[in-house]
Amino acid sequence: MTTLDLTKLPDHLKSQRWFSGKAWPIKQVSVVDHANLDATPCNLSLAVVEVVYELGQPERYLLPVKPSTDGIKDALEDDGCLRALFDLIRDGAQIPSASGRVVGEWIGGPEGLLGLPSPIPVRRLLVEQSNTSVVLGEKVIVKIIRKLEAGVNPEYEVGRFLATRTSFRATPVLLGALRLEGAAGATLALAHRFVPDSVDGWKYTLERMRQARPVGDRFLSEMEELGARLGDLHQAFGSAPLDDTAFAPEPLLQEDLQRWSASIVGELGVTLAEAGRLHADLEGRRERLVEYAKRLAQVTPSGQKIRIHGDLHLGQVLRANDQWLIFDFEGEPARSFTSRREKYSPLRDVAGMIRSFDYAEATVALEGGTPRGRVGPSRDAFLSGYRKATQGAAFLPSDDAAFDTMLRAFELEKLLYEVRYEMANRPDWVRIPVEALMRMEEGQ
Ligand SMILES: Nc1ncnc2c1ncn2[C@@H]1O[C@H](COP(=O)(O)OP(=O)(O)O)[C@@H](O)[C@H]1O
Ligand SMILES: O=P(O)(O)O[C@H]1O[C@H](CO)[C@@H](O[C@H]2O[C@H](CO)[C@@H](O)[C@H](O)[C@H]2O)[C@H](O)[C@H]1O
Repeated sequence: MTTLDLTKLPDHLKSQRWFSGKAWPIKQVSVVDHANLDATPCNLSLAVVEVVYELGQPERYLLPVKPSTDGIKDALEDDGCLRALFDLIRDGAQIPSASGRVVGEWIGGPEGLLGLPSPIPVRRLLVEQSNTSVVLGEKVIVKIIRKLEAGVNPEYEVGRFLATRTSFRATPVLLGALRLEGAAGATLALAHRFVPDSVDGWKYTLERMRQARPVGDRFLSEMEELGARLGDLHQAFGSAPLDDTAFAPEPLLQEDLQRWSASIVGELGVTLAEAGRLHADLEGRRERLVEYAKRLAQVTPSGQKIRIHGDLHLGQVLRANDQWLIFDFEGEPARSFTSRREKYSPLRDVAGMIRSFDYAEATVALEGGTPRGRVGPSRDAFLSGYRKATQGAAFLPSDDAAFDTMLRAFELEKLLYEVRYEMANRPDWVRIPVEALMRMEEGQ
């Protein structure tokens, strides 16, 4: 039995940055599964706790803990425990839990361990995140997932697919994972190759856009390269064999286009109802915006649905050694795993990245900088790189008009998501997607 003092759990959870239920009264917390790793130097226990709220859906969290005389001690504060957790992954360990088992999996081969000293130095990542990431020996980054979801974790599934079934390497390769099997099954941790001296694409682009001079050829060729890497990623997804049902491309059907179109029209209704109170002029544009969504249903279907990144923006790419790497394949956090694993039009990823260029320019303007018309050239360069890398690909629509109509509809979909995301998280930023919606209505 775990030694967790259940009476202390609600207060402990509420004091953790990664706990997303801080605002809601907790009715009950229980341990739904746990595994004790007594043999490890730190006496690590992995507990999965379920939080039932007075209102709303229950949530599950992973609590790596160690014995302590003064309450609950987070084991991830202890370097020895972090090393022990990594050992489970590296050794492919199998440890029984109360109602299943904890399974480590190493797919990085012996070369994935090259250069790791002993004991492995541990460095915690000082970034705002809803999980906990640590860098081991500057070679491996382990993300311990805090909020657990049942089902197949898309970041694990996609990382594994790319590493083992494709030659796509413009990504920090997945090295291994820790999973809990059984009734409370979930992915608990992921280990990727750490990319030293990298900067994320958002910071990188902002820095470029803050500079007073107009966009130069170098910047545009970097954007073209970014488009090409996304094209390569989609080619890798598109290469999945038929017997790999989770990844095999499927023909795009009229009913897919109709379903996506109807969903965007629905999202438009919900989003304008919420945002229209603050931005009254949006309401008058509804009909024109609905048109963009409806045109999607009228496209003659061609091309395929494939697995996609699903939440692509500049914060999901890294720049290192003059190369772009695409990472974080977990999809949009607000969607369920099932919906994130659906096959979709690859143009949804293209639209996500294009929206990010507008965000970067708008952010520079919010900081007091002068907008310098960089979105159009960046978008063109990115699209040109993408089109070259995907020339003749079976997953793309067969004609340019369909490509443009679909891309426009997915840009609208992303804009609506962004309006809702900003209202909930960064109200000062809502004007970025709202202003883009207004411009879209004006046909720009
Ligand atoms: N393989 C990697 N190499 C270098 N830095 C990384 C790597 N993976 C993630 N990071 C850094 O860690 C941050 C958080 O990683 P991420 O996977 O996005 O975590 P979360 O999903 O919890 O937000 C990223 O913004 C990036 O700066
Ligand atoms: O970081 P996540 O993958 O969880 O993505 C969420 O947060 C993003 C903000 O961090 C949000 O992205 C939006 O803002 C970005 C600038 O901060 C911009 O580059 C993106 O284009 C814009 O969509 C993302 O939508 C949300 O899912």
